[in-house]
Amino acid sequence: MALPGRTKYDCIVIGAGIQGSFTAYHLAKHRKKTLLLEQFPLPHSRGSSHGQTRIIRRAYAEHFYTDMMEECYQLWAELEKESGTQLYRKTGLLVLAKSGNEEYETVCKNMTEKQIPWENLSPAEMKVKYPGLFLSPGEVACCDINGGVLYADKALRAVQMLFKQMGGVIRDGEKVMHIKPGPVVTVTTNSSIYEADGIVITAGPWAQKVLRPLGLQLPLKTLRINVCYWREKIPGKSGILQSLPCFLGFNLNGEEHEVYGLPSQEYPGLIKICFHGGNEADPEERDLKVQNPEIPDIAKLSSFISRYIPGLHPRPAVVEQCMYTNTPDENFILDHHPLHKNIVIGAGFSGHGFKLSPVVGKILSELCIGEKESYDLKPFRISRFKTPLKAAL
Ligand SMILES: Cc1cc2nc3c(=O)[nH]c(=O)nc-3n(C[C@H](O)[C@H](O)[C@H](O)COP(=O)(O)OP(=O)(O)OC[C@H]3O[C@@H](n4cnc5c(N)ncnc54)[C@H](O)[C@@H]3O)c2cc1C
Ligand SMILES: O=C(O)[C@@H]1CCCCN1
Repeated sequence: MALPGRTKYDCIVIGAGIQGSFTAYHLAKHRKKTLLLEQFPLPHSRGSSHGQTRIIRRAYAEHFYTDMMEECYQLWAELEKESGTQLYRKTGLLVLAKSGNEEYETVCKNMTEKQIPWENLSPAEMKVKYPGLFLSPGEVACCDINGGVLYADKALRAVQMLFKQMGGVIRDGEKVMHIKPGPVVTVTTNSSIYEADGIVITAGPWAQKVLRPLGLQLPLKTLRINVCYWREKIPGKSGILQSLPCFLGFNLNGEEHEVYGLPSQEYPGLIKICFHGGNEADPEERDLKVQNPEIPDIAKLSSFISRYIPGLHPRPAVVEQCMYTNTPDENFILDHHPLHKNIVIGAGFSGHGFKLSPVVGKILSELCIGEKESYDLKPFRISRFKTPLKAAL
């Protein structure tokens, strides 16, 4: 029974990015009375799930992500069917690397072992298929054939719409200010008080701010990512706009970090090519100009483009922002709060969580309602980090 004036739910999900929205969707599918809370009016572009496109791929060095992707492809297709919206476009995903790059070799080995459709591409094949993209001798390429693009904004809208159709409640523009643990958890927002048997915290780059008062200090870093779009020097000349699929470059141009790109979608005539890294920033201060950025990401991208895709102008035509929330090993956190089992945490998606969100949401919903987890969660446990509990507790 809820106290007078308070609404009681089976589950409350905090944060309506793609992870929280998919969690709420799975909970509603399980006929749980679910509330999804979001601090900003929806839709918004302050977190990590906004924008039109994300890469989907099975090409991972970690076999557990490749395994999860099998079900993700099925669930994305189901979502397309349920919402009547196209959310996936198959382009293939090119993986480019210096010959002998360890991660590249592991990705190829993993795809072979898991019988994922993929192919090696010779320099001659690359030239024919992808004019305008110039690899150097000693660099190699392969293609994850079913890799491609997810339409991110449309996907987020579709999940939230279906959640509501199943009876779920979304309250946006309501910021969670306080969480009181207990057998029934009390969640106080800036305008209401709710109760639930279990809650899931999927607060993206705000995870640390929500978890700290619950005595949990996770090793999360929030990074501001510059999302860059590039224009052809001479429109139509390089052939790159017509031919370029999604790509991921490991260790190219002497860079440890990856560079990645997606076909033209957001802005006619512009291609999205970004650096998989950025400078640390609080999500509240994302838009403040950094004086001396530690990582000169845009300069690195300009140098990459001059060398590998010289048909593009080496200065970005559009720069937007998005946030990463990174763990030290770049694997996600999917676990219970160590002291409060009915508080579940999904965090640290480290710049690669969108494609995996259908299964992440399923796992978080299982943790919340105490069902057996569909996957081995060892890589995602909080216990892999040292001293996550604050001494104050
Ligand atoms: C530039 C960029 C490129 C990427 N590329 C890819 C890619 O190609 N493929 C891929 O798979 N993934 C990619 N990702 C990663 C993917 O987008 C993220 O992993 C994913 O969006 C994370 O979702 P989230 O729900 O955890 O976070 P968010 O989308 O940030 O959602 C968290 C939500 O919680 C809300 N919130 C926080 N605190 C509170 C509170 N106190 N009360 C109420 N609400 C609160 C926030 O407002 C926010 O809406 C990329 C990310 C970026 C930034
Ligand atoms: O999740 C992905 O597939 C990409 C890889 C490159 C960085 C951004 N995310």
